[in-house]
Amino acid sequence: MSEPVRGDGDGSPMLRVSQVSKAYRDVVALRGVDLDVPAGEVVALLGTNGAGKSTLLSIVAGLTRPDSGTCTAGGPVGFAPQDLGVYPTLTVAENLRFFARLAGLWGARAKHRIDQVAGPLGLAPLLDRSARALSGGEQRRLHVAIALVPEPPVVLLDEPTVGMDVVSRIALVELVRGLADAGVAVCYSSHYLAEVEELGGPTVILDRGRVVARGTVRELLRDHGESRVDLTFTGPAPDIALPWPVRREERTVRIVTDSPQITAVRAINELGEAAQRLQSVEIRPASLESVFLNVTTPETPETPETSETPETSNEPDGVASDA
Ligand SMILES: Nc1ncnc2c1ncn2[C@@H]1O[C@H](COP(=O)(O)OP(=O)(O)OP(=O)(O)O)[C@@H](O)[C@H]1O
Repeated sequence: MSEPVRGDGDGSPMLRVSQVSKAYRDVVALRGVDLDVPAGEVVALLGTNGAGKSTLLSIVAGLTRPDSGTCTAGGPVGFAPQDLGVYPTLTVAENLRFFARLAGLWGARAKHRIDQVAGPLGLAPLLDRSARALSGGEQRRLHVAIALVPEPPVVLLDEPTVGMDVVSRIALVELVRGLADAGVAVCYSSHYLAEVEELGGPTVILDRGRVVARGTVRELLRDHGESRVDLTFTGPAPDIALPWPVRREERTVRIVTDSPQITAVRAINELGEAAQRLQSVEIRPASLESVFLNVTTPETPETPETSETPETSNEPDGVASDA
């Protein structure tokens, strides 16, 4: 369960996770995870399937008990979990009123707050609709609204945009930015790298229960990103000698380089005869996707990690800087 701390104002983060570990029987979900979320920041949480994101957020929300480690929050925590938890027989408005009452909001105050969260989430036209009649994306929006109704100073959103259309997704990212501008500490897990790039803030990447990289998006791109040039040919990639390390994949020669534009020009000049079969040249700047692929382990279902692997080991976890 999260314990209260003073939060911002005294320099401490609004949410602090220290050395949290958790195993479900023989499956280790988290290994000594540290995470700080200051007031007014959105910390994005990325990770492969099963990396431990939901477990971490559930522990912070007080729904799951860690085996070791602590979570401290500067106030109540609003949590929109992955599994939908709305009351299906109630209308959207009734669901929101119910959760407003739990937070001590009644009458005009509750109505005002419900209008405040329902509007940006596109729920205003759906207030009288039964929750069970909502589409998946609409239910997800209701879920986020429920987490926000009590005006918590710490908000945890676990893959909030799954199933949302583009317009709703853009609106949600805007809303999350607005929360941070208002001083809320937000932790936002997602598989949508474009969203995380757009948020642009501190980002933590989990892999098999461990933090493997953290920093702002810019820092992650600098430290772990990979820019490259892809030369694609009309037939099999030619076995040409180029003065850079290259990877050949079917019809494509990939050159990893810090200066893709210059490399592209030089590579074309080096092609010789093979230039006649050149179909396209693609310059790929460093992206969060390349960072993610560089720091995470590809899924190997045959060799799942179990608690027999040393848990919170003392080895460094490749952390670049504090989020
Ligand atoms: N209740 C549970 N009982 C047993 N194992 C669990 C339970 N919840 C999670 N796990 C396991 O713990 C690990 C972490 O799961 P978790 O749901 O936290 O990952 P995640 O990063 O949120 O994944 P996803 O991106 O797929 O949602 C996984 O190996 C998962 O199978």
